[in-house]
Amino acid sequence: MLTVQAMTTYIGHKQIIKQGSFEVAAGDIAGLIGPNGAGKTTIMKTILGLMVFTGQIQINHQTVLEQDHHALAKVGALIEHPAIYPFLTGWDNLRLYAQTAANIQTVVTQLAMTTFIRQKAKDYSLGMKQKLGIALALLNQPELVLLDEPMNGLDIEATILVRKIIKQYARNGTTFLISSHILGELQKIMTDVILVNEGRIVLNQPVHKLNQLRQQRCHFVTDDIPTTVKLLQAQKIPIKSVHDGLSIDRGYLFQVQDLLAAHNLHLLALSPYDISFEQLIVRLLTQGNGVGR
Ligand SMILES: Nc1ncnc2c1ncn2[C@@H]1O[C@H](COP(=O)(O)OP(=O)(O)OP(=O)(O)O)[C@@H](O)[C@H]1O
Repeated sequence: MLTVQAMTTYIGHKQIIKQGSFEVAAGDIAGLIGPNGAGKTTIMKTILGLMVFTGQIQINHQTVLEQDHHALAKVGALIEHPAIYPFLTGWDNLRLYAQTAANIQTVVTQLAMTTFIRQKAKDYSLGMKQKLGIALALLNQPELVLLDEPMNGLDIEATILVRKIIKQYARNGTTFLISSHILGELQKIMTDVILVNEGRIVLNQPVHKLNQLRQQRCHFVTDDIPTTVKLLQAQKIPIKSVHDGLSIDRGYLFQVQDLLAAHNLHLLALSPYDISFEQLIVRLLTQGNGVGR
């Protein structure tokens, strides 16, 4: 649905995004993850045709050009601070962009904004402004929605509601590209991960594939830990001590089992150990290894 090929984005002469390629299929929720300054906002702005770039961006097979934004007709976005007119009410802000009054009513109801939508936006709290920003992004049944830190300023109830709405739109075919620093939050909704670091796309993978990478280690206990440690160290097998036993990379499992048997050592317990999603992301960022889709 969204295809980005060799995107290079410039600010002045500086390359901010470097040859970035990724794709998001229709109805998928892609999490755009990366450290501060990695280039997440710049990627979103480039997709919206707001930056100077080379490469190709296609939305539903239509090409985004700096001078021609036809491809963006069915795209909604919330990037950085929502573009809200403070002296208009929330409703009138929505009315500026809505194709029909019914479309306004839909998002106002979905986002539970009825109680404050007729107030002037200048009197809104941070969370109310954020809700209005999300409402603007979801207005007019968009096919693609870009959300930069959508949960900023939202309380728990609103966060749960927005999460539910995003999933509901995605089930109906809307595609999402969402950045957030709160990995746990993204984990609850995203189907795909796009990892960006120093302006480069490090990884673009479905979450279920990444989860396979998390199952990398084994914990085990033997009837003689000190001898086991000496034996494995002599064989240069990297081991770590973990509470009552040892931990190895799963790739060494059969070798370790054979060694234990050959030296009359017995396994008392063996269990796979998944690193956390957060640990995996940090590892991928520090290794910097590109893993394609
Ligand atoms: N107007 C600008 N002039 C020069 N450099 C800029 C400008 N805007 C952004 N940059 C640089 O572009 C890089 C990417 O910034 P961007 O805002 O896209 O990162 P980000 O991943 O969204 O960061 P954060 O998580 O902190 O919001 C940063 O190194 C930043 O310094």
